[in-house]
Amino acid sequence: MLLSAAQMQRVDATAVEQGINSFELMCSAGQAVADTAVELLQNRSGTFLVLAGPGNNGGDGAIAAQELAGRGYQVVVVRFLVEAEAGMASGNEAELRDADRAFAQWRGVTFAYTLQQEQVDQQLREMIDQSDVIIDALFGAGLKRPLQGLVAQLVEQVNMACAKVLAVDVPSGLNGNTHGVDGVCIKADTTVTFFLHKPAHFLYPGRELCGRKTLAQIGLSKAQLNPDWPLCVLNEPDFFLPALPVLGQEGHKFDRGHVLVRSGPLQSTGASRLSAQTALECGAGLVTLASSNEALSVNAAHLTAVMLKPCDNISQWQLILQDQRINTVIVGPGNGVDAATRGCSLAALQADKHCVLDADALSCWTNTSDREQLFEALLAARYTAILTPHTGEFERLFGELSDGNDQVQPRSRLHLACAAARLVKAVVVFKGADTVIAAPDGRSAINANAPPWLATAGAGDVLAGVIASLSAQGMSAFEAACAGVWMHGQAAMELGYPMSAEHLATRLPQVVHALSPVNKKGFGETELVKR
Ligand SMILES: NC(=O)C1=CN([C@@H]2O[C@H](COP(=O)(O)OP(=O)(O)OC[C@H]3O[C@@H](n4cnc5c(N)ncnc54)[C@H](OP(=O)(O)O)[C@@H]3O)[C@@H](O)[C@H]2O)[C@@H](O)CC1
Ligand SMILES: Nc1ncnc2c1ncn2[C@@H]1O[C@H](COP(=O)(O)OP(=O)(O)O)[C@@H](O)[C@H]1O
Ligand SMILES: [K+]
Repeated sequence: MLLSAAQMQRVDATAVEQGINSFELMCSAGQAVADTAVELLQNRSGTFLVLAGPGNNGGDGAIAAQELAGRGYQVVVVRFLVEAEAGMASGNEAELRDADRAFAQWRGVTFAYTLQQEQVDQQLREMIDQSDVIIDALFGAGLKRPLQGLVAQLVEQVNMACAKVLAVDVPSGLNGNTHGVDGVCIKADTTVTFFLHKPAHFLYPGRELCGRKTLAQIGLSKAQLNPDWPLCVLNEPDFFLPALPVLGQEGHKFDRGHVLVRSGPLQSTGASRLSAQTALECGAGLVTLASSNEALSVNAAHLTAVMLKPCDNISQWQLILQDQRINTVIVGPGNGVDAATRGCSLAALQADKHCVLDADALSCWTNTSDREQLFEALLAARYTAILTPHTGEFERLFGELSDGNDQVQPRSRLHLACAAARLVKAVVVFKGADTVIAAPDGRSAINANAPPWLATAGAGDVLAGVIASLSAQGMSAFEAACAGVWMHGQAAMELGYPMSAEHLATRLPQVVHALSPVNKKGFGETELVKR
């Protein structure tokens, strides 16, 4: 599960209400930071520079400093305070804030700066240049506004330094609620975070700014989670494995679904064939490609197990949809941005089938009244449809979207996908390097296994095929989408760079094979019990 920065602060507060000592949490966090910092030195000697901000993120840094000094390392600490607080780090320990308490325990020298100071001075520059590992404990979950003045300059200096950079919780500048960076941000080699990862660690630009990610347990548990929070997960097999198709010993091909794919016209048939072929190879019992008569022979020349049906107009499409055995439909790949694609999309949604709308079936709703027609059909559909837009398609379809949460601005791909899914009551697969899958009930998943070479012509058509295949075989829309997106990324990883969509389509069955529980069941073996 992933938590926003605000949720994480709520977890912290709940833990305290339940009697957990917040300073002990900070001590555990600081120790985890120290452990990771030592790993970054890779058994060499060296100097650590701790840049500590005014809040608890800085407190984690102070604990880490003490821990590292206790292990014999050379540590330099620089603390940045808001002017009014400067010099507060003394007094009765019991009355001090956790961060001040952490500093009260730090036995080394602290160089103090106020955040109001205009510029990075020579002393600070030299400390940065002379350190081997810089611990960025400036801002974590409490970052509220863009970095400015001294800290903004400081971040730029750190990013240019030769030292390895370890970010505490999040790289300073990355906002754990909006998941974005407004201005500058630390670029870390490693980020150590606590209890659970945050969406900002896996969405761009955070995924890159975090570097390697490590997770430390500091004494928090699921007891501190609010069960009403909508589930947001990192998309991994553990999440969707239990929902993968199961085959009965006496199963019929129709038990594994029949996928109908709408072909494009004569000059653009390849995309829909990629979808159809993938759907079949990923386990659907049958796949039919509905093709115009004009394109029939081209399609026939390329297909063997995929069946073909002539379809020249909307009434023929509706007739095909009447076949009760067809349970899943793909509209869009190579279909054309036109009224026919609009009509076929609406007919599919109205036909009580599982629907995957991709590509042109997302781009063809050019004016507001068209879009309203689509949204109405999605809301009225018997089964939750799956929409698979990339950024351009998403913007065309949901351009003026508001998620009603003006507190979180600007909104990330995660917020947008969730808002879109809620709006049209469909599963939205918002494709990109950090694909987000969102369900209308508020659940969401962020995918992080896709390599950049997956961005190749036709990869989206293959994705529509695998998702439709899993959907046809009985997986729910959200789980089919999550599994399909992960398998798609995994197949691309296994193939390596370079790769074409055709390769991807032929590799996907191996990924399905490796994950599927059916291959571990031992069908066909006869168990002989000898007495
Ligand atoms: N959650 C947990 O379970 C645990 C959390 N732990 C740790 O606590 C961290 C969260 O601590 P936190 O809440 O004190 O916030 P933090 O990030 O230190 O910043 C707050 C300070 O920054 C200031 N400030 C903000 N933006 C600014 C800007 N742009 N420019 C300048 N100033 C800015 C802000 O000032 P203000 O805006 O309020 O005036 C305030 O003074 C979390 O990331 C983790 O490391 C662990 O100890 C263990 C358990
Ligand atoms: N930088 C990237 N890293 C990983 N995956 C990417 C990246 N860019 C795009 N993708 C993935 O590549 C696929 C491209 O699909 P799409 O945009 O529909 O292309 P096409 O229309 O050519 O099939 C999507 O699954 C998307 O998530
Ligand atoms: K930080």
